[in-house]
Amino acid sequence: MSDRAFASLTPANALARLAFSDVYDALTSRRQADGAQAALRRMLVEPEQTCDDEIVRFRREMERTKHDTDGEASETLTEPDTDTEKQLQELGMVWVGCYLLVLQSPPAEPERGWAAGKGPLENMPIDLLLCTRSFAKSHDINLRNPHARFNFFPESKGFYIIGCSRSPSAQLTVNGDAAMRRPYHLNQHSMNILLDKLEYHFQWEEFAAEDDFKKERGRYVARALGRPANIDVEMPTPLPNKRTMGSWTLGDALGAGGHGRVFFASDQSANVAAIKVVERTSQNCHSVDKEIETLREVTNFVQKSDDGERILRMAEVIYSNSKEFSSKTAFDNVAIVLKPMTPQTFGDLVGTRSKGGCKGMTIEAATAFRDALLGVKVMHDGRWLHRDLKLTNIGLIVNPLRSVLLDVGTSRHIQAGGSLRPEPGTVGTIGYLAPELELDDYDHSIDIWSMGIILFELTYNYHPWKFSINPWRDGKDNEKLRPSFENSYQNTIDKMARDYKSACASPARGYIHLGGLFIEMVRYQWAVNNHAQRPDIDEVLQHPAWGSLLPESPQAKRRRLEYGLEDGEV
Ligand SMILES: Nc1ncnc2c1ncn2[C@@H]1O[C@H](COP(=O)(O)OP(=O)(O)OP(=O)(O)O)[C@@H](O)[C@H]1O
Repeated sequence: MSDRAFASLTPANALARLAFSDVYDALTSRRQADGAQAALRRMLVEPEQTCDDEIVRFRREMERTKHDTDGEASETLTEPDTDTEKQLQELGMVWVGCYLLVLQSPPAEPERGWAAGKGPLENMPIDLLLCTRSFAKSHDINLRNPHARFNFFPESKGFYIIGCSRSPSAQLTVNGDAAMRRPYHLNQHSMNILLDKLEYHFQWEEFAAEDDFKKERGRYVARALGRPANIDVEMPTPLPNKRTMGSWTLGDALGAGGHGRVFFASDQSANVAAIKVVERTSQNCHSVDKEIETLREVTNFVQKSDDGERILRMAEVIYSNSKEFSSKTAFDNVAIVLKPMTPQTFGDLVGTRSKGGCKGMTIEAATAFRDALLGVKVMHDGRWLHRDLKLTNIGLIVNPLRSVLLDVGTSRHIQAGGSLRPEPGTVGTIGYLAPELELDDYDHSIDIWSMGIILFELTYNYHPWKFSINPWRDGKDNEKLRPSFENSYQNTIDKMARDYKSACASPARGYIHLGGLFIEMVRYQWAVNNHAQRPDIDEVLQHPAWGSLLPESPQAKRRRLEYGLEDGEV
């Protein structure tokens, strides 16, 4: 059973260890068929008793207090004679072990979770028996039956503990925080839990990092708690190396960019976020501050305009030193808390889930792509340019499907009909840069170009043209690449036109070819500086290539209903 345990609870202070040993003695002396035997099976105990020095000291202290209160002299116990010492050593012998949490051995009431507390009781099953009633009485421990419960959150499947007594004197703390009234998310590999005077180490076990655990947990949660309608994020198992920033505990890295690394993070209420950790030095503090300022402005804007939550928001900024950057400080780690955290990006969509080649892209990929375009529409309608759209900067939430524009810290706001001056090398990612971006004034149309490249990658699973430097930047080496770019560009357009034509003539079930749209999105004619002829975002969203994915216009719907046709019949 122990190798299937996903977590353990180990008595940490002398009183909890003594209580554990006492429970074990009490349970092993009962009849085999007793209901409390289930509690015994959740205890992993060493085969032989061990002498615990702290318990020797603890007992000695108890003896001393007893002698003091009985009015006897205590000096004899400060300098114990050998006989007393030997007796005390014997009193220090205890059963050593821990409690195990195993999904195959579910709690007596799965919908309520594993009960931990005082017992045993005939009518109240306690899954994790922490101390007997007589022990609690003799050591003045205010433990309830049950005192706390452990269970999974039905949506995120994170694991929590919650106090379950209404009594104000019942105490439960996790890592020093009170946890009596609200579920406390156990989001660190090892955490300290105090139930009145009894202290424990809660720890995630190796099995919890395995896929088998995640599958078992999924089945267990569905059976015990029902299937929630929406599951945005499944809580990952906490990592052994703990890193916290503010109230957040960091998990695995989600991605890395030129400016920092982005990590999964969760807090004690099981909220999740992506945290970008940036090293702020005297050299880069202006650009870091600018990114944070932009994130703040974009967040203010999207809070008013982005009902569909398709654009990343900044929830808070945590400075490890202080906001004011002192030149004396060598560096400062700044944590930018971003929401939502998206478990995947379009980078994960590319491949079997998107690629149909000449058939087009899968309907799933096209739906996600269209959703991302709706995010771009929100930005463009508010006169914001994203400026760094690429596969890894579009997050994906699968259930229900939603695309989220990430990395909005380099976005810029422009005036109506206005444009931005090029600043080569400061914004965007080579491969997604529109030809005008580093050469001439540019506007929203650069995002349409980047989305065109993404469209191509979702269809064919490779980039249409790859160069290590931007051919469309001033400079001899850059300019030398332009004929090669022109060549790849023309081949790509020809291929798209061919495939689009044949996909329209005989569409493949489950796929949609958006080649006609691509050709317009990446239109350019550098010679006459005519890049503005790309469609705007509304035209992109209404392009006929979308076919049945295009929302029905009110007129078309009226016409369809007049003729009594089914949804989708023309
Ligand atoms: N909210 C989020 N949820 C999930 N993943 C994220 C989130 N935010 C960022 N990421 C991942 O982390 C990567 C790097 O983040 P970000 O783009 O903000 O950093 P950057 O330093 O600006 O990167 P780049 O140099 O690529 O522009 C993203 O491309 C994305 O894959």
